[in-house]
Amino acid sequence: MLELSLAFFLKAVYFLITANLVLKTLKWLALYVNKIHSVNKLKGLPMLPFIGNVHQLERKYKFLKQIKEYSIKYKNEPLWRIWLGHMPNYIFHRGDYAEILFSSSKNTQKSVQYNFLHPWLGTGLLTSYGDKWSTRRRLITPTFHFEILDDFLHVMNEQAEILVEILAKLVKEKQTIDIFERLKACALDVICESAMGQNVNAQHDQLSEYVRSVARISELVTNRFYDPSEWIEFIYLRTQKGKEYKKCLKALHDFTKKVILERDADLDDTELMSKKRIAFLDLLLKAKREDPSISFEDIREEVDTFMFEGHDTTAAAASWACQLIGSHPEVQKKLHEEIDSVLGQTNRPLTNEDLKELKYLDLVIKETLRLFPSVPYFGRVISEDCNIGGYKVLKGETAVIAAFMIHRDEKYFPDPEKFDPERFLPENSKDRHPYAYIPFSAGRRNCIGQRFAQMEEKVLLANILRKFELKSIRTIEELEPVGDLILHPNNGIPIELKLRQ
Ligand code: HEM
Repeated sequence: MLELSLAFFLKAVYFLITANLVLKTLKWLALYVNKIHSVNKLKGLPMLPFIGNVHQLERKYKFLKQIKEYSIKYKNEPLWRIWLGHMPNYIFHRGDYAEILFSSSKNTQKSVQYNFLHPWLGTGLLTSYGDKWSTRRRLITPTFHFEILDDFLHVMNEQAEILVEILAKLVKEKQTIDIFERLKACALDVICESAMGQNVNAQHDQLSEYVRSVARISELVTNRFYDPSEWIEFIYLRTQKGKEYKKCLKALHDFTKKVILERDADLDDTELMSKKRIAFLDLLLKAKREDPSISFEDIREEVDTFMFEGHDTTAAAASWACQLIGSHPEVQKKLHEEIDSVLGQTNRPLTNEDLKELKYLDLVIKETLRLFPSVPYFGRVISEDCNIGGYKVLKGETAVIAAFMIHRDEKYFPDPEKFDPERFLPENSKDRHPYAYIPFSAGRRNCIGQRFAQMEEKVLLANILRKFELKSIRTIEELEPVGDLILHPNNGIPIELKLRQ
């Protein structure tokens, strides 16, 4: 009798669990079918259930070309869509419609793709959201104050001087110069010194473990974006690449943690500190003294975030500028004239006043970031259902803001592929839609390092241009721009440099 009732009980439990699972699956399927019905009202590639468009998406530079091709095809649509497996991604390719996302105080959560950055950056300013993000943003904003940025001008000038020396040596030895490689190393030195007060000497020593790990981890994270076989952390970490990834992570975290602890100890030694240049890290450590709820791990996340966001972005922007300047002699002539008139025939470091005077260079930098925004697309989770140009956009799904395409809207930038710095003269840009040009994103989650980046780009480019004449060797098409974490050339940017007389 007892046996019979136990068997009955087990059967009942089994039945209930199965029924629950079946119900949940049916509910999920019903929601999925509804989602397909709603999302597929938008234009996009034909999709397969559960696979979406993954099988049709190109890789690397061909992916960017594909996005461009479809954005042009659907240029009259307010947005279009791609399915990544069962997840729809709404592609915002027009500034006037992206405004609806940016102007809301919500929509500040980053999309799932940013989760790949969590092991490295934790949930620092770039990747966090909600209360954590707003507290951090409030804490860090004062560190980018004008007066503090002035301190970093010295670092930028010093590193630019080293860069120019290295370039001059390479010119003398008649070596081909990959300007992207050189600028990446230089920007890494600038940000290491500014963020951590450390000189990693990347310009001279590209083989150091820290320098190699920064470069390699960016590549590994990017590969994971594209390859679904690398998406499951548990499996990935057991592969060869996963092990390499773990090794890089350890090298990076060990380095940052060591610097933080050393710097914190020095903070008590007023004499030692007064000899050191202030770094972003010191400001965070000081904030920690006032608010002990800030942990060393919190600070580590922010320092690593600066390291990540603060060097490849600027290096890519300055490199594309060199490519465009080197293929537009009329622009280069104007730049040389401006730089000669502001700086004369000197090698002196640039001052803030000089930077203000370099107005044409400013236009060139802006126009370069229009054509080659360092962050070509960024993702958000949609926080509530909304209506975009007559289409319902669903809460919880991903919005991809394609700055690369927004910047090519003919309505605001006629003949969009033409490199024309004068588009940014005040008289030519005064009536432009505020969201037609968003290289530093917009709204509450815009780039906190914007002024730092603009200053750095100007210092680096002005120093290169006062010494050299640039000639591009390849066309943009041949450079095969790749839209990964940042917009970079597939295989560097070879440039011919000639010492100016
Ligand atoms: C030309 C150079 C740069 C460009 C084009 C650029 C662009 C951007 C963009 C588009 C975003 C938004 C990204 C997103 O929503 O996913 C962003 C965020 C951010 N950037 Fe930059 N950036 C540059 C340089 C820098 C530098 C030099 C730093 C630091 C010194 C920096 C620090 C940050 C941080 C911390 C965020 C996250 C801000 C937040 O979410 O509150 N960036 N940047």
